[in-house]
Amino acid sequence: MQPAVEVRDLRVRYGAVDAVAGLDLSLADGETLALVGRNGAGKSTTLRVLAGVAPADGGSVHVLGLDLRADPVAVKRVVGYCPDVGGLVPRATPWEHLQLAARLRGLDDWHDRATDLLERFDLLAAAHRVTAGFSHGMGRRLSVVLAALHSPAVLLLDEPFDGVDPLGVEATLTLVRELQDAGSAVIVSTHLVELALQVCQGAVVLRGGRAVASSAGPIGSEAAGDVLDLRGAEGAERYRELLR
Ligand SMILES: Nc1ncnc2c1ncn2[C@@H]1O[C@H](COP(=O)(O)OP(=O)(O)OP(=O)(O)O)[C@@H](O)[C@H]1O
Repeated sequence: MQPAVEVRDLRVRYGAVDAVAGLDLSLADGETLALVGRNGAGKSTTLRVLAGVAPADGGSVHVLGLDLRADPVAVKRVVGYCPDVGGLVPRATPWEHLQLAARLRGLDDWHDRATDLLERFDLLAAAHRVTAGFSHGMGRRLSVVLAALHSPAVLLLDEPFDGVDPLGVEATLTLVRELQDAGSAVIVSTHLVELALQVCQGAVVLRGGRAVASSAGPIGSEAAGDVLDLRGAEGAERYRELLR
């Protein structure tokens, strides 16, 4: 069976910096992978390329068998992407963001889904308030809602837990589990390894744009580096060692 996401020898360079330096990843339908690593390790760059919003300098990305380079629009249609920063229009309300997202994706029956997501992410009362006045956590929660509106086959979440309260974190974890059960592949970039491993079957540790290790688990272990158990207190210590 073809993987939902297949990344081979991905390379992205910014001037003298190798942001991504030969990364391999593979996820099947229904699998969730955590991308972890220090600041500047290449997590966001990898997700930006997979979402089709930043170009790669080398390697290949296939999403549901679609070649990102050959057919970026088709790939964007099947992907839901929550960027690490930005993406929200300050003068637009959540409902207007959802309207736009639905129109861009040609969704007809989206009102019930949008209302349900806003409710679950505690944004219903703010549905018609401009996002300029939103707290950081509210903005993060809305970005997750927007990424998930069309129940994408591939969901990419960049730092979805950053500054989000425990109820928002739980809503995100529940959403990821639901999409997994429905067969979506999910990649979560985060610094919160322990949290991510609650929903992820695997984790890949990036450093200098390369995979230096992956967690023991059904996925991720084809990436380069040692295979380690990153769970629990001992796992956390192993992870800290990798970052030093
Ligand atoms: N637009 C850009 N222009 C120049 N350099 C960039 C750009 N985007 C990323 N980089 C560089 O690429 C490297 C990887 O950055 P990236 O944002 O992917 O890391 P990250 O793992 O997501 O970090 P963080 O945990 O801080 O979000 C860093 O050295 C960063 O400075």
